[in-house]
Amino acid sequence: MYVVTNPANGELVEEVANSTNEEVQEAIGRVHSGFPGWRSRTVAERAAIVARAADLFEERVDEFANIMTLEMGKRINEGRGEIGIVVDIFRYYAEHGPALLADEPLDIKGGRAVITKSPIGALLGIMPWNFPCYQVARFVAPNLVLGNTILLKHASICPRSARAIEEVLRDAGVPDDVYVNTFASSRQIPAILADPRIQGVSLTGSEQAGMSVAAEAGRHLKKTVLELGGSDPLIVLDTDDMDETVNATATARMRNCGQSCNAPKRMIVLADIYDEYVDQLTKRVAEYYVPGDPADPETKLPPLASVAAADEVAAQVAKAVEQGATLRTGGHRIEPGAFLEATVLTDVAPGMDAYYEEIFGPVVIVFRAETEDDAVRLANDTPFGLGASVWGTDPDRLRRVAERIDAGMVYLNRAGGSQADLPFGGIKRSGIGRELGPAGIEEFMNKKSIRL
Ligand SMILES: O=CCCCC(=O)O
Repeated sequence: MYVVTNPANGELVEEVANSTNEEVQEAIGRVHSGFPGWRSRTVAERAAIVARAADLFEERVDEFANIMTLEMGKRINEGRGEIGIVVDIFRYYAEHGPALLADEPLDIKGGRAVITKSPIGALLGIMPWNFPCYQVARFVAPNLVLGNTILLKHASICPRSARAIEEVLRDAGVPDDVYVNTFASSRQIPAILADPRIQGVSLTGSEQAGMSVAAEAGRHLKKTVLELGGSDPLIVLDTDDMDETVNATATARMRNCGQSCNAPKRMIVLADIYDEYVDQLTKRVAEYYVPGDPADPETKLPPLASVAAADEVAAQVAKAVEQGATLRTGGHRIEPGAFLEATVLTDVAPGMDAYYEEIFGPVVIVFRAETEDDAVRLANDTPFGLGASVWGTDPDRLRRVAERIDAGMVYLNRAGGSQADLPFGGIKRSGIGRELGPAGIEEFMNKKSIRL
């Protein structure tokens, strides 16, 4: 069942039945049979349709923002911001797709060759609830321009986003056998991956979901892109404006109610400014992040996406405290709805669960580092490797530290924030492959060598 429950008040809004096995088979058949026609269109034709989709997302920004607020509690202004990046992504691939797909001549020993860039066929996308439109956009826009067709399974709490996205694509001119939404259940995924008509899968989601999809895809030798969890470090080396550093780093953590894979989840602060940072951060988090209705543009702290998500994060905080962490502020569930107080934890140490796991909610953990080397050691002491950021006043020092961090993305004096033209992805348990930028169109591409 796909179910919309308003996380701000617990009200059941809509239930949508899962697709039957026959409906799933029919959907696979459609994206398979749509491939030859779609790939045979010119890149310019496909790019023009993708550009129209960008315009339609832009026109329907309020509709999408309202849907996301209702389905997963996103603050209304953050929903509008999310559609802004969706528009950028569709425009980026519409504009740059033709150049990114141009043949690449190659001088080789004894002659010449050319690398051509073709699509590989029908793909499955499995997308999460935290950014219901952006996550779909970064998979769909490049692959439509490339010429692949798409079967999309969205999160079970986002059926309205799923339908609205399909409608925009249809209205933009994407044929109805080129992009198909399915309300498949997780139990139906193995059969989809086993189907020879499906050539690859892109999943954004939990480590657990990534492992099962990768195992299943591997069994059938299907190409996989995985964007999984993260526990991004944010290192503060020094600052000439503590107020600004505290506000900017807290904002980065609290964005989307802390439910971003690439949010800075571990603040690592050098010893000489640690106490001041923790005091000011605790004050900021306690005073500024007041819970409220996500539909109200003035609200600072919305609910989490579901009661289950809020209970899980509250339990992680409680466990951390039980294992010896210090709770500086927050930590309590607020009902009705899926609210959790904005929380600051310190004194989290190796051996505690909170030291290793991802906390997907409004919880900041602050670590004290004795030296720059110690900060890098702490930053890298994680099973994840998605993003990271380094903050300070000396550009050479920032760059030097950035080079030593094991992550797919490092930002200097800013944290996270996807942009259409910058590749996004992680290493270690954060995933496999890249999305966005030039790299994002290459994952499901046949780079064919033609020896001339
Ligand atoms: O959960 C990961 C999505 C990242 C969104 C962003 O960087 O804007």
